[in-house]
Amino acid sequence: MTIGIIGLGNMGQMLVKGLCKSGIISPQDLIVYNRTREKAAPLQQRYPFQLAETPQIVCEKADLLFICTKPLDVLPVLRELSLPSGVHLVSVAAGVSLPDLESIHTGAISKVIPTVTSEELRGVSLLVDNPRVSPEQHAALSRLLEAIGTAEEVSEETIETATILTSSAPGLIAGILEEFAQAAVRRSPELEIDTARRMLVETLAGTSRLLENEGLSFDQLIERVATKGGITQEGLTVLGRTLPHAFDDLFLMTKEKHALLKQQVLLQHEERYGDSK
Ligand SMILES: NC(=O)C1=CN([C@@H]2O[C@H](COP(=O)(O)OP(=O)(O)OC[C@H]3O[C@@H](n4cnc5c(N)ncnc54)[C@H](OP(=O)(O)O)[C@@H]3O)[C@@H](O)[C@H]2O)C=CC1
Ligand SMILES: O=C(O)[C@@H]1CCC=N1
Repeated sequence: MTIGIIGLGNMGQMLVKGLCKSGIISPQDLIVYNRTREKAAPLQQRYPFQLAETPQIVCEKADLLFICTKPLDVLPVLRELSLPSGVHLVSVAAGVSLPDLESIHTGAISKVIPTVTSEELRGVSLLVDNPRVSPEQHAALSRLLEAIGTAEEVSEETIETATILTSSAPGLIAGILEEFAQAAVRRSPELEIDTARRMLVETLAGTSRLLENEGLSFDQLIERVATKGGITQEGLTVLGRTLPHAFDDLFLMTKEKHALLKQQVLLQHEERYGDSK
């Protein structure tokens, strides 16, 4: 099977690295196009994939085609192409829906929301298919996603909330850890910020191993750490007071951003067809 990738940014690169590292494909199975061709060179040296001159060549050679541009570039880029009806189109763009893509491709389409952590072969890819995806195409795509982590099938209604938990989360967790480290240094200025960051990274790795290897729930882990009448409980009380508002706000704002993106994509349809789709 030949896998095409258009757009070698964060997600395109993650797919190249993850899929090749996992051994599920060899680099020669990949055909890639990037608008700025020279950006592909370092990655191509490490993983000798085919580098196409044009995106049209990619979609003609690929059985499975990942479009990995930013959301508002997806439809304009695809519209310039003549997509073979047999190609299985996979969009990774947040805010671009299956009906948006169906206005361009009459064949099989999946929406996948991958995650940057799949470069390390861990993390969750979210997956939703349109009705034209055959069982074989679904199985082939699922196999690839399972090679770079786990794949969760979700509805288009759920995908936006789930995106925050799986795909935005690595960045959000990094943001939380940075605030955690900065607060520690504000409290104890003799502590080097890099030392605080290193402590947190190692603690995060240990925490995830403990949760996973011992099958602990979050509550069970809390019980192991927070000695009755001890120090951690004070911290948990602060989190219980402040975090529900922060996370409600986070989901509200990210939902609004999803809605804005969808509206902008809809406008792209209107500008082209002069109607609502
Ligand atoms: N980053 C993440 O963790 C995740 C991102 N996504 C989705 O993945 C998509 C890509 O995100 P990300 O990889 O971070 O973005 P990047 O900005 O890193 O990459 C975008 C890529 O699209 C290419 N591109 C832009 N415009 C065009 C065009 N007109 N024609 C051809 N190629 C073009 C760019 O090429 P050039 O090198 O020339 O600029 C670049 O390779 C987005 O839709 C996002 O919603 C989904 C889940 C997670
Ligand atoms: O932030 C973004 O828009 C993309 C989609 C999910 C993760 N990164």
